[in-house]
Amino acid sequence: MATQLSVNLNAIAQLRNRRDLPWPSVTGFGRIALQNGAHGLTVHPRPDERHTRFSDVGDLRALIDTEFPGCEFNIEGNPTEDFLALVEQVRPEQVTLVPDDPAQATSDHGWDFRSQHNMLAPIVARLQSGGMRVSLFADAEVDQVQWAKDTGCDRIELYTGPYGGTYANEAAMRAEIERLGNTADAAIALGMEVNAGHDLTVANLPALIERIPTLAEVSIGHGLTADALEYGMAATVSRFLKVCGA
Ligand SMILES: CC(=O)[C@@H](O)[C@H](O)COP(=O)(O)O
Ligand SMILES: NCC(=O)COP(=O)(O)O
Repeated sequence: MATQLSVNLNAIAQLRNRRDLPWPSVTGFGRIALQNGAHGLTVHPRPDERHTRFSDVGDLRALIDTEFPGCEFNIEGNPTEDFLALVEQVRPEQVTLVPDDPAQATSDHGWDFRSQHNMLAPIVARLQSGGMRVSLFADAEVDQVQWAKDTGCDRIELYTGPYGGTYANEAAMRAEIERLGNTADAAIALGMEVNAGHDLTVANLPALIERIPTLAEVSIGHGLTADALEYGMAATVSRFLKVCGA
């Protein structure tokens, strides 16, 4: 089965926010992505609304519900009460919980499951009782996987930022792929599914999928948006889908 592609629209929103104008349209680019075969859309509405705004979240839910039933909405964020209230109102198909501090420039680490699994478990159960699949952002650390399982989550999302940063160093890339692959193997052996995301590109994705053929979903924004500036969103989504085996 092909790895599903969820297009992250944060970068489109960040470009839009440069001016008090409605273009580039977040829903417009989301529509192009879904029209061209993306399985879903991802956003990470951060507390400062630096890119995706809370209003975008409702607009994208309406887009999927009215024009693309069967496609999925994935909302990422730190499980503050405000975030949990937002996702319980919008009911995305998947919620990806990340341990981001509001001041972080971007997501740059996964959960410390060893020390946080007891805190996360009731939040996971609360979201699952609302019909949402729960994925937890995870570093490529095999010894954390059992603790991740103990949260009751459906999936982990492998943080692939360190892998994305090895684009100029073949040996480092191979080492990161093995770390990611070993972590994925451990998660799958415990009955969890595995997503991946952060700094993935059409260049580095093939080797990752070759090592983790059962990768359920990749969520990609920065690198995909960079390509879309050069090739257009429709052609770019098609290029990524081909790499995903669609
Ligand atoms: C969780 C993750 O790695 C990304 O999905 C995240 O959305 C990146 O956030 P920014 O787009 O704010 O860098
Ligand atoms: N979860 C990763 C994501 O949604 C997009 O990350 P990036 O491709 O913008 O680095």
